[in-house]
Amino acid sequence: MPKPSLDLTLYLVTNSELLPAGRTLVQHVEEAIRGGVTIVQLREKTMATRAFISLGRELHNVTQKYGVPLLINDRIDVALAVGCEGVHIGWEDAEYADARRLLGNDKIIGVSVSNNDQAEEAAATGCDYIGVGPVFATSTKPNHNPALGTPGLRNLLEFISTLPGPTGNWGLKVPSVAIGGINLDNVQRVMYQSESLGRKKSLSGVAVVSAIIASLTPEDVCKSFVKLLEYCENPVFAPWQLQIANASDFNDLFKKIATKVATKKPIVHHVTNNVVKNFSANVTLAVGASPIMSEDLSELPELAAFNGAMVLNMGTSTKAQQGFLLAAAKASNAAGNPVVFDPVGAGATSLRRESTALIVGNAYCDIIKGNESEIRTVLGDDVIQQRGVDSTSTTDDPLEKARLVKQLARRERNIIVMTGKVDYVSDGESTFELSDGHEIQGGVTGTGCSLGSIIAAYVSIHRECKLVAVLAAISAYNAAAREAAEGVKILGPGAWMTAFLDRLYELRTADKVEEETWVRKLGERVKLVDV
Ligand SMILES: Cc1ncc(COP(=O)(O)OP(=O)(O)O)c(N)n1
Ligand SMILES: Cc1ncsc1CCOP(=O)(O)O
Repeated sequence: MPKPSLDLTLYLVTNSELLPAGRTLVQHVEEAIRGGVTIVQLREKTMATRAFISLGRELHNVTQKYGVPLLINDRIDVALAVGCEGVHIGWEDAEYADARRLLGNDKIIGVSVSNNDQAEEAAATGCDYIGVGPVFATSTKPNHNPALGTPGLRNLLEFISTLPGPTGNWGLKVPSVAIGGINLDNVQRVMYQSESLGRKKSLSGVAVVSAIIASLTPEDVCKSFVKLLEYCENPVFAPWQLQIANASDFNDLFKKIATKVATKKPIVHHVTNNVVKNFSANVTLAVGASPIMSEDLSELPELAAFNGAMVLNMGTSTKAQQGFLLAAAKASNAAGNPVVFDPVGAGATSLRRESTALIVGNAYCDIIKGNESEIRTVLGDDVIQQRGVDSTSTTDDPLEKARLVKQLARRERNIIVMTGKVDYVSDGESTFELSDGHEIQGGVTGTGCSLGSIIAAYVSIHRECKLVAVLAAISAYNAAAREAAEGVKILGPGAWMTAFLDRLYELRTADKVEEETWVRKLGERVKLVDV
């Protein structure tokens, strides 16, 4: 019999202890398969052998009905008794050679890989696929190996791609699935960020336990996973086009986001600089979100559990705070919450360069927002010597600016916002130019930093397309700035600040606002740049 074909796109690993009350594993797995699961692993760590085999047989009847392979975790004896399609083994289980001898060549054998040493050993076996992780810390597997994070996963995959294995190019070809803490909020970045730059090796899919097993609606959750994974497959058909196609226009979409922020009132945890704390809190409140400032390590997990967003602003941070900034980003990452990183003055001092590298290299920042010098510094341009926090702009060429944001977004697999007279935004595929602010913004401290607050609020409630949320946030911010400046009785920056907050406040009940405020169609105030 030939080996069953292997599709690791959405790999369900079970744990019946996590099932919601009243649900059976077999019913749950069947619904998950209907939602798009492509392979199932029965992983029951505490079940007695007889019950394990009986459950395996029952489950196999279902998986066979849908033509989906069933593997057994750790137990070759159970796999043989069930007669299913294979096993998944780790480094405390049977040796690969024994498993292969007992199961024969027509069964699938997957092996866990958590580090380079295990990768070399797995390569020597020539196993059928590898499960790489944990990507994030997870309570589903107690005492797991250290979480790799997406940069660690990318490095490990790059290393694996160089391993010749039995076929000479085994490492490049072996299908790889990521596991550990993967959910709907982070699945896309796991896929995007794990890919090495020249696409030397990319993941074949993701393996998920709790996000599917603990859900009350496994079919819907799996359908959402499949959709998100499809976006990763085909980045040209980026979600923002889909979003616009489903709304009547930008105007309609942006208004909906502004209203949703005010209804849902997301928490925006600010770790920001002393100069702008008050203004940022007021901006956050004005758009209807809920600001909180905290710089204590012990509060991070509880604040992340609110499922809002984080603004991480390096404006007045000290050497002693470096570790906290990273911990804050990681706490948000672990909870799947968006992080807006503002590397204020990144190119001004060596401390700031160091903090920037630490955060960007060890955590995921969904959005990085900065002026041209800051963005260039994040890109690794060490020729930039910023004077203070101001941008020492090095180009007047709009296309070069657009290229810079696109290049960084591609590298980081995130969204880059470069602020200036004209703002540039890119997700690495599509790049936009927004030129609708007002010059008075440059004369009021905190206006750049608190743009991060509105971006965080919008992205936290519109995670299905962060790019659209960012475009909406900048458009709302600039519209409020422009209209406040053009309003009557504005004498200067002091009165403008008040009028600006009032306009932002009005925007959240969008029907009060004239249609002209918002961008109706692409090209009006939001332009797609061809780079
Ligand atoms: C797809 C996949 N990848 C990795 C693992 C982890 O397996 P292992 O290292 O054997 O740990 P336990 O699952 O036995 O706790 C997996 N199960 N599946
Ligand atoms: C089995 C296993 N191996 C590494 S992490 C993990 C558990 C993943 O579970 P979850 O998807 O709930 O984080």
